[in-house]
Amino acid sequence: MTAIRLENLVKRFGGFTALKSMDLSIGDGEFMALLGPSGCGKSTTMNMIAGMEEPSEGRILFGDRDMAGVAMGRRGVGFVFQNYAIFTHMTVRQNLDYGLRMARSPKAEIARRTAAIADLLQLGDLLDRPASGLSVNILQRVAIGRSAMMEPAIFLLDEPLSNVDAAFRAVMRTELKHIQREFRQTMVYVTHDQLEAMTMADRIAVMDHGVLQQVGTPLEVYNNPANVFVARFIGAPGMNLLAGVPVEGAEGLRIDLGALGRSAVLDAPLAAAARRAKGGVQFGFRPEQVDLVAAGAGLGMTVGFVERIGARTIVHLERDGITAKAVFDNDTRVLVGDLVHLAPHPGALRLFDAATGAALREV
Ligand SMILES: Nc1ncnc2c1ncn2[C@@H]1O[C@H](COP(=O)(O)OP(=O)(O)OP(=O)(O)O)[C@@H](O)[C@H]1O
Repeated sequence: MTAIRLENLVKRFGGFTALKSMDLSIGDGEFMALLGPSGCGKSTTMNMIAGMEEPSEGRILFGDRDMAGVAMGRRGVGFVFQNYAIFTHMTVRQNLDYGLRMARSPKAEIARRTAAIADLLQLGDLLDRPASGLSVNILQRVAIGRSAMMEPAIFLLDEPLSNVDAAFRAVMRTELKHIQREFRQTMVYVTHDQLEAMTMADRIAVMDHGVLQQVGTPLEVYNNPANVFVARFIGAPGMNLLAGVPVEGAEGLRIDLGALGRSAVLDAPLAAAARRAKGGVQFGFRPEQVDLVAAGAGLGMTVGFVERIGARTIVHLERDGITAKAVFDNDTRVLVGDLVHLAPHPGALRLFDAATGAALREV
């Protein structure tokens, strides 16, 4: 069942169009992340779902009910913002049960939900503490708990973890996922952090410049990005994209990568798709999907910089102004200045039309 449907949604602020046209269906109980860089229109979309902004064009449906003219308070949504709004003169418990007390819910029900949420969010020991003395991390946890207490069918979260510290963010990612599983809520989660989207969401809507670029599961957007924007934005580091020209030869189609040499396109349908790209291609492969191979067998590049990031090493490579990255485990020994030869894993090669940026799909 569809919980939320956005149909041709457009938002203009004066002469500026923040959202150009958005179509998106979010399933009942689904965790959907709206992901994209700052200014891409994520919050604008979210604010329209919440009822804080009116669409300039298009419709928002909850189930089959059109939300046009339905006030925020009547939409049945819970909303948590980046900047928690906590009543500092109240205790944690009073903050959590505020909404239910205002709604005059039965005392036993309030106690039951408070205990459940405090348990899920590890607030049990803090229930009778005044909110005024608590850290930003805990306050944001209380803010999430306060919205979750209302058990809204639709839970909207706009960058709720961007002000909390890194270690706490990792804990909260797990807890938010727990809350959603527990209450089977439909969650829409705005973030510019692809790791948050990848780890929590059932599906991700990737946005750029007010345009939806792709909707898919985390693995779909990682493995098969619809265009070069998604290829670069998803993954840390993002996908390598090298300018190339398809060249026909006796061995089949190869991509000429200039100073790096030529690389065969072994997959016949992908080669057929590449032949249709008249203005050249972008040759794409993920930094973590490459092997070091013998000289002559791969793309020859020089190691410019070696970045150790704990269990893995990011190797920055360069040749004649062309740059790429490779991610290896720490046992792979490469030194700055080495000439290495890289080969993308079989099946890891992705090609994009250089003119449009769209993925060249196998047909
Ligand atoms: N009330 C407004 N009046 C004018 N322009 C606005 C208004 N609200 C948002 N915008 C503009 O619309 C664009 C999209 O903003 P939005 O807040 O939706 O982006 P975002 O993807 O959520 O980014 P961020 O993470 O920085 O908030 C931005 O260029 C922003 O400046």
